[in-house]
Amino acid sequence: MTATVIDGKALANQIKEELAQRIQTLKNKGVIPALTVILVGDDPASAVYVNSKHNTFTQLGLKSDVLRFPAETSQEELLAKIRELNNDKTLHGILVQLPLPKHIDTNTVIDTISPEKDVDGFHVSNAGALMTGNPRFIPCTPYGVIKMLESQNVNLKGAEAVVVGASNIVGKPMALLLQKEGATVTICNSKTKDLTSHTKRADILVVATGRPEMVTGDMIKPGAVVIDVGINRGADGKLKGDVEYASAAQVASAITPVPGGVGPMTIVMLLVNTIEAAERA
Ligand SMILES: Nc1nc2c(c(=O)[nH]1)N[C@@H](CN(C=O)c1ccc(C(=O)N[C@@H](CCC(=O)O)C(=O)O)cc1)CN2
Repeated sequence: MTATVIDGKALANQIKEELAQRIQTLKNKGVIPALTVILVGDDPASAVYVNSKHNTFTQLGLKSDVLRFPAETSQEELLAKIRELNNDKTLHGILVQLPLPKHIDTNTVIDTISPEKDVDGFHVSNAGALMTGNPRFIPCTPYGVIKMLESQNVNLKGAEAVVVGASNIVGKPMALLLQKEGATVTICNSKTKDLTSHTKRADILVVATGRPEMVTGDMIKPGAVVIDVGINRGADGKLKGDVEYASAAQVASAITPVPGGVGPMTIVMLLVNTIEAAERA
């Protein structure tokens, strides 16, 4: 079997084109969707993602600001800036790029962002709204994955979905979204015993562990749809997913590549959430 490659870059471009009308309608009303991203420290990968967000927003004529803080910035300083941005009526979205330096408590920072401007969908009240089935903002990566599955007409009703990784930003919201669509969902974590016994059952397998190529073809059910959320840069500078692509592509019916899979969808869904925030404001 040769798997269909789910092209996240192409789908992201298609969604961008579809957003053009909504952006124009807002502009006609004098509203320019505006996002501020806060970047703390000098993690090179985070710098790449923040630049990519900024370029995507500005290319579409949206307002984007990046506030860069040194790694030693205090938590209180950061919270004060967020409170100031919460009160800025011209601003629709606030995003704090993760991970944050260790001396800063991520949950405290995220929960200081106004839930109405939390376009990442990470605020505890937005996480709760997703859990109770009435989401305000859906976290961008899992939202993008659902759009990729839709683009392939994958039937989620009654399907066995396995999510490997239980983070607040991907694994947990991913599981909720799959469950909402009628899938039977298993979440695996680093303590899961006999991981293969779970992954082998999956009609839809989502891997978000941050461990390069940990899922191999022999762990995958023939015909499964495989979504690789991992982005790991090797010593050779090349990007690798959490799935070993070559062996997985021989077993799966469809698979996302790295790069060019879930990553570009994360950015375009941020665009969707920010436009939605501007429409509601
Ligand atoms: N506040 C947030 N922090 C983080 C999030 C998030 O959604 N909100 N997700 C990730 C990083 N991330 C966005 O922030 C992100 C990661 C990767 C990509 C992407 O397009 N990747 C490209 C490859 C880029 C490269 O060369 O490195 C691809 O996969 O094709 C976009 C966004 C953690 N932090």
